[in-house]
Amino acid sequence: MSGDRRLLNVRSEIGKLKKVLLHRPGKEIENLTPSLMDRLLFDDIPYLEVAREEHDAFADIFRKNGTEVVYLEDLAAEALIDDEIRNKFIDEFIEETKVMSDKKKELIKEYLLSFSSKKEMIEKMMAGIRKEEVGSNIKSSLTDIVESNYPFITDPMPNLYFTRDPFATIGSGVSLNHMKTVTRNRETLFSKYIFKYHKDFKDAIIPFWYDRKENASIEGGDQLILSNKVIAIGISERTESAAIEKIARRILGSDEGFEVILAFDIPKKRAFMHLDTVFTMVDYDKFTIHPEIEEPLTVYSLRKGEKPEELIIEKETMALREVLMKYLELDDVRLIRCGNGNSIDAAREQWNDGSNTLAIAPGEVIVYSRNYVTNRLLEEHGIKLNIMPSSEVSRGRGGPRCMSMPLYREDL
Ligand SMILES: NC(=[NH2+])NCCC[C@H](N)C(=O)O
Repeated sequence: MSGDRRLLNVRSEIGKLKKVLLHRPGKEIENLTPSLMDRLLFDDIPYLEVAREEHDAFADIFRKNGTEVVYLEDLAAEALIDDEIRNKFIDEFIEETKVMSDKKKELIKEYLLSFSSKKEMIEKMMAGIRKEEVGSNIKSSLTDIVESNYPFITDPMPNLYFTRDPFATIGSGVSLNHMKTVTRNRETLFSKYIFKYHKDFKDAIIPFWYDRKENASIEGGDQLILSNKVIAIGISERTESAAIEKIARRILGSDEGFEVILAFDIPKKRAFMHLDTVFTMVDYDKFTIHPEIEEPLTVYSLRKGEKPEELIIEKETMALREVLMKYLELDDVRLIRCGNGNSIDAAREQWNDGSNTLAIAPGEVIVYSRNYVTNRLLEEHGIKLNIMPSSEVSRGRGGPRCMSMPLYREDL
């Protein structure tokens, strides 16, 4: 597929989904403990066996609808095409853990190289390495002795099943994100190797809109492609305006055809973590929203100026509905309120990602079963629902959009 510019193609939130990237929850979930939850961004510990069943049901919905499903763990293993790349990958992985002592680094490397299957090695990296797995008696540095109660040599990465966030497909390019937290930034290493070395991508011309080593943070849950001209990005708990400015210069300066980037200033709090936790697109003119963002919002529009690299930035305070009508050039827009306007139902279903739907075609979405009030309302608005079980996967605070990264959508 050398030089194929259409290898990746996402120019909307709703175009028929042809290929999607998922990660099946793994042992990393079983390495969560109450004292780690806060730092690792979880509110509870999902029951892995059931979480996997729910996730498999999610994957089946895609397959039944003609969407090819690929898994992060498979692509990452396939990207390690030879010993040199595998070595490099392991070194970089270890470099990004907190391990200080050279002796320990050597032992971790030896341990990882002992896996004969690359996929098992990748899964171990994702799951985290418990102390007893590698030279538990090593006390070669002061930190080892001081931190001797800490149970892990390398931390688990329980958020990996939220494939939405570490990178985002935008047009035919990739925003390899710099995540706000250390724990999630480690996840982006897998994507880096996939796009650099996997046979499907390595010879393709893929524009990179952002890099994981840049200093301002931006996460995929904040990056929404409203149309082939308009991209919305949340200025949120996770995404900084400096990152939006950088990415805007690159995308608007390219030949991808995007004309405006709208930066939505949303509250910086956990329930609003990313723009897609309060707002997702379900059809050409229909959106699910958390009622709290209906009030006038501050929105910055970024357009390309005359000179190269120049940006024209305009600040507006407008109701969400008006913003959408104006920039998507629609006569009307329907905002479907999570919890149907009842403040208790809205807060509860919002917490369980009631507004985080994933469109697999215009007017057809995947939703969590537990958000039945919002789901009923979506149906009343003529939206076709694919309902997935959701008791365990929802405990990580992400819904169907967070758990998926589209690689290819048909153009509208
Ligand atoms: N796109 C999203 N809304 N992702 C949700 C990610 C949830 C995850 N626990 C985190 O805090 O990062």
